[in-house]
Amino acid sequence: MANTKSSCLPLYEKVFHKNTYHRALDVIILFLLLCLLFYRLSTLKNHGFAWFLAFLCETCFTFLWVLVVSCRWTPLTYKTFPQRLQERVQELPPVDMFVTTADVELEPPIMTVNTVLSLLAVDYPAHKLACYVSDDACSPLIFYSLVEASKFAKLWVPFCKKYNVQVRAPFRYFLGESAKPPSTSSREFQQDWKMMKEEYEQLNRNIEQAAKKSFLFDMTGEMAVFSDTERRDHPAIVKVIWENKEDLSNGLPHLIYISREKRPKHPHHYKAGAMNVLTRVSGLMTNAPFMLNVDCDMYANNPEIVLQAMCLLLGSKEGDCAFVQSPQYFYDSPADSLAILHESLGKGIVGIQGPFYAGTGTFHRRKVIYGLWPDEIENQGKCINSVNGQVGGELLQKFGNSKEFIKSAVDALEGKNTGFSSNLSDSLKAANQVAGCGYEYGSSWGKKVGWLYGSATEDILTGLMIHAKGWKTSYCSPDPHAFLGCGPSDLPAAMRQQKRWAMGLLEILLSEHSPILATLTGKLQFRQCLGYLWLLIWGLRSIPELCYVALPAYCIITNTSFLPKVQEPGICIAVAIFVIYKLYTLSEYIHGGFPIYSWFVNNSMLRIVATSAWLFGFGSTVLKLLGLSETVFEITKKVHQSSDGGKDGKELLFDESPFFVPGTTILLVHLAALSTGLLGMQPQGGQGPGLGEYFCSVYVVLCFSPFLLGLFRKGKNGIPLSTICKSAALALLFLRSCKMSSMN
Ligand SMILES: O=c1ccn([C@@H]2O[C@H](COP(=O)(O)OP(=O)(O)O[C@H]3O[C@H](CO)[C@@H](O)[C@H](O)[C@H]3O)[C@@H](O)[C@H]2O)c(=O)[nH]1
Ligand SMILES: [Mn+2]
Repeated sequence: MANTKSSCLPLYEKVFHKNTYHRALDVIILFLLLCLLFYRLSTLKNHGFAWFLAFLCETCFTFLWVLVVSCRWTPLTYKTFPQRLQERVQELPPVDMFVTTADVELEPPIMTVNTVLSLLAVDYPAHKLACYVSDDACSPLIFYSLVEASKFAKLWVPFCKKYNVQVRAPFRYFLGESAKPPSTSSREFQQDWKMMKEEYEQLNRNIEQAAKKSFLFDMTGEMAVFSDTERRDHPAIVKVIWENKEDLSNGLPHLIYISREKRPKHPHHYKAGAMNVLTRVSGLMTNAPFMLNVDCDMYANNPEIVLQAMCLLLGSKEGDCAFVQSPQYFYDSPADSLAILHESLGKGIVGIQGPFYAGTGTFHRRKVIYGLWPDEIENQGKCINSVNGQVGGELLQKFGNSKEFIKSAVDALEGKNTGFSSNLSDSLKAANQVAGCGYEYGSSWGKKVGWLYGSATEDILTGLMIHAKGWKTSYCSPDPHAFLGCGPSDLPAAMRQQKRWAMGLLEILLSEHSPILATLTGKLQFRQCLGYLWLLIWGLRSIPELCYVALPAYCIITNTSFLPKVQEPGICIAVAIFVIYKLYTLSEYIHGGFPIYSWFVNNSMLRIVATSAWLFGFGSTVLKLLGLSETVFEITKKVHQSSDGGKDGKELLFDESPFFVPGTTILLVHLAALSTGLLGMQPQGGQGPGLGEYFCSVYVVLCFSPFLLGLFRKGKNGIPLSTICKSAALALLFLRSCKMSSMN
């Protein structure tokens, strides 16, 4: 373990943010919501079905708001002082860096290569770093790309360090402003710069050419292991691409390629399974006490990031910080809605028990991943002392059947820094064993140790179990951003991702790992539990969202009302909530320096996602509970941006997937309702809709305006005819049932 010298200067400071203004507004909105509920309840008998349904929906929204208020109450961030590390720490600890990739089509190899290059080039002693790439595609192309990348890295890493380059993913570095070296720079730099650019372009070409003839690889020599392999049927492949044999602090970190064994009948547990193999193989080879985990599209954007994270990990008591999470940002989509989410809810959660684990951009403590509890830190040795050189049955049951691995795990748990083994290849045999698909049988992997199985959002599940043990977690949000990733390539891909999340999250809520149980029987703090609830109920939220969106149309068609009339006092409450809430969110955008239109776009996007992707997520969860479907991790399609303007493929708005049926239906229903109302075709009797219902209906049409445009557009910006037909049928069904209900 790194020895911390006794110096009084702390490595980080907690910054508590004053938020009286936000708290006041949050409470005012909550108060108004409660007033509205009370008003509805007291006038329930004078009104019909719509009024009651509105009451139910608003109860849900009020509950959601309680969660939001609680999450945002005590925002916190951390300020780190990496320059003090040198004084405080004699020797920096090793860090193992994991990158996962799983599909050459959806995740272009050049993207993974850039992520790996950015990691190899971070500002940290190179002999303390090792980079492990897990390839779930078992692709010779990825392997080849990494081998080529390691050759390029020998030039790239020294170049970055010599000139203190800020962005160390070459595809971003050679983009935009850096497309030319600044004319003010030295001749030497200009020359080096040109050489690097040429070398990078050559690397790019090599990979592109290899991709074209990917299946024609010469399967001899290094590549021989890939002959006769299939994506879902192949033995484990572990290859040391580059080893920093001389332990040079200014050399190149180790680079290891892993493709875990896959067999058709064995479940492989998607990303969680890959993470566990990475953990075990790295345990055998380098066994660093800290592990950084990033997705293949997330490059290190701040070269100081490892030092930054070390401030938090080494500067706190061991028991105080299980992992350090940096917020997710993207380089290819506007930062607005994410930035605002991180700013309000994100920082709020940081101030409770610590940030959720977001699956990428995270520094883990190896011990914690091995299942250690915070109170075991003090007597780390005790729980494992019985071993004494012999492998106890308990450990076999926990960590599986590899003596070498168990030894490494015991070292890790006891905090022994065995250092890097002199020769990585010595552990290849054991590494192949722990990367086998049968290795985890009968062990605790995926249940109590490592990344947990059973949810498509393995990150939240794993983080939740860590918090449930009473661990705190820490947050690292340096400037410039720590990591930058790429968002879903288009709207259908975004919908698929949101559906997977909604489903994965809801699965957790309904499982034995539910945060409610973890608070009752474990050590999850109550407000942290509320934070998790806010997240896990995305799928459930779709139901009240959908009902509320349908209400104005229903009322106009059936000549009823769900809002107080203009002359009734209740209308003031409803209007006040709407106006205050909208201005509040708008002010957050203005404060963050974002344009007003992005506030509107994000607001309507949220309505669209909630009523479609989350709805499908909810449906899939129900199917899974009934045993009719299984968890699948559908990988998000990523588009590699190699040029500044190159947004190729980013604009696809609609496809034939069912995701667009709810939105189109909602739009058609509202258009029908507005026409019915304007033409005065409603049935006689009833209290009749007022201004409120018409206003809401127009508002819904505005929120779903991308669909309105999509109705009239052709090609990939238009809604496919089949979707329109299905939606029209559903809309007719809705109108028909409205008629029936108004006749009763
Ligand atoms: O069988 C699989 C499936 C996925 N992955 C990797 O998992 C990562 C995330 O997959 P992606 O398709 O990009 O999912 P996203 O929805 O973008 O991921 C977010 O959500 C996931 C689930 O909550 C988290 O695991 C991710 O870290 C988080 O970025 C990628 O590196 C994949 O290569 C694998 O290694 N094996
Ligand atoms: Mn991703």
